[in-house]
Amino acid sequence: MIAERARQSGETVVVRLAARGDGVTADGRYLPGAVPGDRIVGEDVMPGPHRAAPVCEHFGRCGGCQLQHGDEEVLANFVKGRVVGALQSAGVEAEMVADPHLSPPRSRRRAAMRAEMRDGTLALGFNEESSRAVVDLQECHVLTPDLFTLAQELRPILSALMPKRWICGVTLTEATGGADILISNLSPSREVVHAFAEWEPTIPVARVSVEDGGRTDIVLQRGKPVQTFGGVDVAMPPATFLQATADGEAALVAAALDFTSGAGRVADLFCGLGTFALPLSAEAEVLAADAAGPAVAALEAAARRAKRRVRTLHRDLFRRPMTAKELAGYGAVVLDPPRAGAKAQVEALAASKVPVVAYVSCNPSTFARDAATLVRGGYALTEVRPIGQFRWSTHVELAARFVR
Ligand SMILES: C[S@@+](CC[C@H](N)C(=O)[O-])C[C@H]1O[C@@H](n2cnc3c(N)ncnc32)[C@H](O)[C@@H]1O
Repeated sequence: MIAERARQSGETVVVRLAARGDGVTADGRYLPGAVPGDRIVGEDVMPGPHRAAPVCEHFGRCGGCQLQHGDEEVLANFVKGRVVGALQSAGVEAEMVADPHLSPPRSRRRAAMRAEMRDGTLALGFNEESSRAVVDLQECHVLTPDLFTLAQELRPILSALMPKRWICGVTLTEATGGADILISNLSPSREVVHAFAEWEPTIPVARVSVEDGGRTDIVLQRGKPVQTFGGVDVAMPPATFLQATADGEAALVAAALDFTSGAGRVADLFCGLGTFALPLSAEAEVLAADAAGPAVAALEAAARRAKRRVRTLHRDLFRRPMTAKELAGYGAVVLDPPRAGAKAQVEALAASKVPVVAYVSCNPSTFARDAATLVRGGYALTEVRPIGQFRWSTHVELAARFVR
């Protein structure tokens, strides 16, 4: 619409956002900070009707959000446009691309932050947009209020425990039974154990672990962090993956269930804790595979306890993808790989006879590459649902259905 109006009026306007969030004009100029609808007059960018006032004082510096200066239409078009653009670049046509699902503000229930001590002063937050320096967050509009409060309440303890010049990773995850906290680059010294034993945060904390040199130790356990998938409780091992927002997870699970409905036997590849495997197992017999041993073990125990038909497989699917022969007899495959995509696994799928593939992706570019492989193997891309779990960021996710 914006591009068409601009063409008719002969004006230079910003018509879309590039993958990294820069405004792009119809004649291909990249303008940081501009949004679709802005007009270009000489060297100046004149704000247009799709501008929004950024809600956070850290916007522009904090790498957590790149798009607070655009309205809801800009955000939705960006999420959909990223998916459509990546598919076009890979030469793949989708029969249907749905309107995107966007997670609301203050809904992120899992966050990987960084804590940096600079000459005895702590900064806790996300990396700066343009450097690895940490922005010291005084407010945040993406984290749930509880998670933000918890981060603030960690400050005194981190300031006391971290050396004067030091960096730690701080991963916070909400869970039933209390939050799960993982601090990396901190050793499990007596001082650390004592400090957390005396810590009285206002938000319930189930567990604190520290990771140092590849080894993870629990330094505080007050409860069991549990996630529930498809009505089944799963005990979370430290540092396991969880979809960033509850509503984003619900949208992805709904897509996986719709796309594989009636499949009978389903393979859930890159299954994690069973986000898809457990809801799917209410109707189907599920094989769930992942390279993360503790996650696979937690899923297996939970499925056995709940008497769900889930068989687990601990396997590196990059090095040893499930072969076409192993996948014979499955009515559908759900796959949800990391950002690198699933090149080898998708090549095996392209050579298989599996009737339906439900592909959940956190990277439209590697998804589009893998989609081209599936299409070359005889699949049609019948539906794509873009999902913006990371509101105001350039990070885009999706669920897609391929049918043979
Ligand atoms: C995006 S997460 C998805 C997890 C799960 N489907 C969910 O929604 O919670 C990607 C998963 O891929 C797994 N993974 C990463 N590399 C892998 C590999 N080479 N082989 C198998 N699984 C791998 C991770 O352990 C992680 O559970």
